[in-house]
Order: sequence, then C-alpha cells, then structure tokens
Amino acid sequence: MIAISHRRSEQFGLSPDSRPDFTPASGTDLSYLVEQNRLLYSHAVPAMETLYQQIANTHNMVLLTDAQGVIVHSLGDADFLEKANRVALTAGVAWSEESKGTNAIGTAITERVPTTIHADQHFLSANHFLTCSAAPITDHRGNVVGVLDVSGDRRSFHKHTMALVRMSALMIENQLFAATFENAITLHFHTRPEFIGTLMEGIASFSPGGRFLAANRNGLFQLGLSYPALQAHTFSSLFGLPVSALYDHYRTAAPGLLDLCMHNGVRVRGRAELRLTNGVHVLTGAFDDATQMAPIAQPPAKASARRLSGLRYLNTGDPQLEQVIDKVNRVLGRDVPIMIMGETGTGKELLAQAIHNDSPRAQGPFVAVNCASIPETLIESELFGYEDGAFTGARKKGAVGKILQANGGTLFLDEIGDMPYPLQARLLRVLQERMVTPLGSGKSIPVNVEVICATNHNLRRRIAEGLFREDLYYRLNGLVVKLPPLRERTDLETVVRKILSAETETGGTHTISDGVLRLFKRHKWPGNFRQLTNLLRTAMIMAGDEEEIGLRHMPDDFLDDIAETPEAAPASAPAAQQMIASGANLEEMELAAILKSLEANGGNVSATARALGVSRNTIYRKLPHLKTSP
Ligand SMILES: Nc1ncnc2c1ncn2[C@@H]1O[C@H](COP(=O)(O)OP(=O)(O)OP(=O)(O)O)[C@@H](O)[C@H]1O
Repeated sequence: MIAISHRRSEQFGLSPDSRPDFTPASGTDLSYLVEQNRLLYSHAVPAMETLYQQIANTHNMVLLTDAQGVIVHSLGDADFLEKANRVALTAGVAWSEESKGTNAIGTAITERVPTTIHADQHFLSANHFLTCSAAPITDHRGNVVGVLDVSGDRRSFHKHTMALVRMSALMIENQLFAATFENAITLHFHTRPEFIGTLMEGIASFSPGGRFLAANRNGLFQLGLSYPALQAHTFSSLFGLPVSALYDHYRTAAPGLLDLCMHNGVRVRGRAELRLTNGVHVLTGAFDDATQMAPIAQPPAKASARRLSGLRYLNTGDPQLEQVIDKVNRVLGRDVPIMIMGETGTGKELLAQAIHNDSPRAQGPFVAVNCASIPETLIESELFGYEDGAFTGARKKGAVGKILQANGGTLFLDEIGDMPYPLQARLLRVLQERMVTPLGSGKSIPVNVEVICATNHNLRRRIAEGLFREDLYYRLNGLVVKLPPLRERTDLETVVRKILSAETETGGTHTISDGVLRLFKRHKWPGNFRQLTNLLRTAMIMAGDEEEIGLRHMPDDFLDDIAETPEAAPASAPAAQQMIASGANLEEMELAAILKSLEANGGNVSATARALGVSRNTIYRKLPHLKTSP
C-alpha cells in the first residue's frame, strides 16, 4: 500500500524534497470550513478531547480533517506543537496525498481504511520525524466525511495508538448516525447481549412502518450486506418478523431484550426505541400509515452532510464515466428525469443511488424497483400498493406501494423496458398527475417523486415492436446517459483497489499481483462490476492471510474463460515476445503456455505434461480446477 501511495505521490508531481505549501487558511476561510463541517465538528470535538486525555504528555496531537484532508481542528502537546507547526499540522492546511504525498490522513482517505504512516514511510522527507495513525470517519452510507488522526514525534510511536484512534472514530460515527435519523425505529443489536450499548453494537434504523433506512458500520457487518443491498429490505425481511411484533413486545409489562433471528440464520439480541422529532419514546403503537413514513424536514445542521457527494466517489478516473457524472451534475435537482443505459452490472443502480445522494432530495427515501424481477402479476400492487382486501391473498391491512414509499425522494425503476405494457399507462398517469391510486381504492394520494430509470434494452426498438409506450419513453428520457462496460474502462486498477478495500472489514487490505491485473485487463467481463466484485470476494477468501492475490487464488470459471480468450494464448515465439514486451511475468507466461498446450492436446493433461516436459502434478498445481473438471 505504501509503495503504491508513493507512486501516486510522484504522479502528483511531488518529490521527496518538495517544500509544499504550508500556508493555513485565513480566519474567514477557517470559520467557513468549520461551518461546512458543523455536524462532524460538533460530534468529533468531545471524542477528540477524551482521546487527547489518554495520550497527553506523549508528544502527540489529535487532528480532525474534513473529507478532503483539510485540518478542521487540532489539540496538541505544547512541546510538540512548535515542531508540528513547522510542518503545518494546523487548522486550514490540507493533508491530502495530492498536497503532502503519502501520509496517514491523505492515504486513509484514498484507501478508505485506517492507516499508520511511520517516519520514512512519509513521502516528503520533511515529514520523516512524524508517526501518524489515521482512521476515516464514514457516514451511514459509507461515504468518508472526515478523518481522525493522532500524529506525533516518531520516537513516541506506540502500537496501541491505532486502536485508540479507530475506537474514537467509531464513537464519532455512531454519534453522527444517531443524529441523522428521527421519526425512526432504532434497533441496537449484537449476538452477545453484553455488547449492546457498547461501541461494538450494531445499530440499524427503520421507518416506523419497518422500511430499512440505515445501519452503522458494525450493523452492516453483522447483517452481512452492503448499504445499497439493504435498501430493498425491511425489518421483516431482515429479521423474519413483522415490525408490529416490536410494538407488541414493548407493550408487555416488563419487556426484556428482543430475541431476533437474522436473514442469514444468526441469532441476535436487541433493544429497540422509537425516536420522534420531539424526543425518544419507547415503542408503543403501530405506525403503518404512509404519512408517518414521510421523511422529516431537514434541520440546517445536516446541510454539510447532504453536500457530501455520492457521485464523486464513483469517479475513479475513467473519461467516459467522468462525462456521465458531469452531465448528471448539471441536471441535479432540476426535475429532469434521468435514464441510465448500460449492460448488466455496470453500476446503474449505484449511479442512481449516488444521484439521489447528491440531489436536494438526499434526506428523502431512495426506493429501487426492478421491473424484470417482480412477477408481472405482482408488479402493479408492488408499485401502486393496495387497500384492505383488494384481492385474494392480499395482506389484511393493505400495503403501501413503492411509489408512495418513495414520496419526497427518488424512485428508481430498473429494467423499465420490462414493465408490462398495460401498467406503462398507469405509471405515465402517476408521473403526469403526481397522484397515485392504490389498488381497490377510490382515493388518489398526492405523491412527489423524482424518477430515475434504467434499462439495457434498446427502448426505441421495443417501441417499434409495440412493447413500450412512446409517450412514457418521452416522459422518462430527459437526460440519457450510458455507463461504459468494464472492458472499456481505463480505471480498472483503481476500481479493483477500491473494491478490495471496501470488501475488507478488518483494516488490512489485499493487493493484487501484476499478472492477475493484466489478465483482468484482457478479460471481457460480461457480468461487469457484479462479476468483478464476486470474483474478488472469492479470491480474497482463497488468499486468506496472504496479502497478495495471485493467479492461484482465481476461481476456475475465470481461468476457463481466460483460456478461451484468444489473446491469452502465447505459444508462438512472436506471441511470447509480445508478452514479454507487454511486461508479463513468469507466472502469467507459464499459465498461458499451459493453457495453449492443453488446447492443442484436446484438454489431455498427460499429453500436455509430456509436451511441456513437466509432471502432471505440476500442471494440476498450476491449474487446480483441472482435477475437478469432468
Ligand atoms: N463503480 C463501482 N465500484 C464498485 N462496485 C460497483 C461499482 N458499480 C457497481 N458496483 C457493484 O456491482 C454490482 C452491480 O451494480 P448495480 O446493481 O448498480 O448494476 P446494474 O447496472 O444496476 O445491474 P443490473 O442491470 O443487472 O440491474 C453491485 O454489487 C455494485 O455494488
């Protein structure tokens, strides 16, 4: 990680002897900085003071930065301050990698993991006297909103510092989380009841009707799902109980801890509370009415959190994607419907979520509906909801449809091309009249949603085939953007690193060998990000404690696909020379030679071994999947 960061530092045009700009921001800029980060600042300062008490007199200081690495607040030992001032560890100075090269703050932001940078691991020689431990602080969507750091004289290095910083960052994250949701049920849970109420507890918020809103870092970890994946969930889909069971539980005379079984079969204990705008209440009554689920008005203190961009984090340097983000940014909040085109797994839903996060509706709900995955018979009730007993099999109390659930926020209609033709007219009416009428109801309810839709069909062709309504098409395609497939993206390396660090819960990150990366660049990735993410997850498990992911950790089906890719066959001398010229390593050339020979020998391992002059065992060691292949 350090070597890669040093390379990045060089790419930023820095050299170890650079004397970067240490000028701090002026007083006015500083007040603006604090104001912009008010929510973070107000929750972080008490935690910083507690942390500082624990490390006072150790020649260290505690720093808080914003999401870009600009120091917002610092507390320090007087004897270290003078030295620190010389390298500008003071408010208003930027410590991003771009301005200071490898350093704990900047590198923690780039890599999104807790990071210690000690002495000469710093890129700039001027910073070699420092030892720094930094942990990113993330919001409930996993976006980095700031960094907490302890920096000191390198002789003061202590291996427990990082643990203290991580715990304090977690404390700040939990407080930010608690301040974000009101009018919500908050569930505190853990497999071990003694951990409830501690930093280790999972916290998840649900709307009073049971819709999932957010979970803290430990909550996401225990639930085993990412924030985007949880968007489609409810209390009942996660814990197998209707949310009314919570209310029933707290109606009993002496309610103890809840005993819950998560969707993955793990049992947890929990405590729930209902927080209303005017204070915390225990759960007392049912709230199944859509009006109760409307998001509360945004208090000014949350403005800074809202400004944090979701789109920025998707921008990993690919020019086609940069253009998409630029176009989308221009129409944000302007009531222009956005249509996202792209192959499966290119991140259409993730982009829709990022657009919502950056829009003025960010505090409202984001509701995703995949029109292709819901049976045609259910899609109408899913979208529009239904009244009590609207049809046989309907739940007795009726249900709020997805359109109404998205009230005040964004409705994401994935695979819109698969929406049944008769429903297209109803959807168009909702969009034009901004009213929704649940099934079996004579009453129309006003609704205010922004629609983003996605498709990987050619909708014009579907219109010509009479499968898609032209009027709906023109209502939905205000701005059409196309996400590039992974094989066309130029930022594959950055993307791989991001996924690896996002998938690591423990702080350490796997790296990827150059050989694997080169194979990745040649692969066609028909499943795009979904395929890459799954492959990396498997490879990380195969790699276990080994830091570097190599060819031996790749799943069999990927190696099979590569074997079928013509470019992977380097048998002839010119091809081998080409590989050498392209910087292929020995492992990669060996693999390619074996695959080519296997192909030539019709998949016969003995013949391949003879042809290459190696034992069959060597072939099996290099390609373990051959043992299990039919
Ligand atoms: N830029 C990205 N970085 C990391 N992971 C990504 C990125 N884009 C998408 N993914 C991951 O890939 C998977 C598929 O993404 P998503 O559901 O957004 O794609 P999609 O285009 O909507 O797919 P489909 O068309 O099949 O519905 C998800 O697990 C998502 O988290």
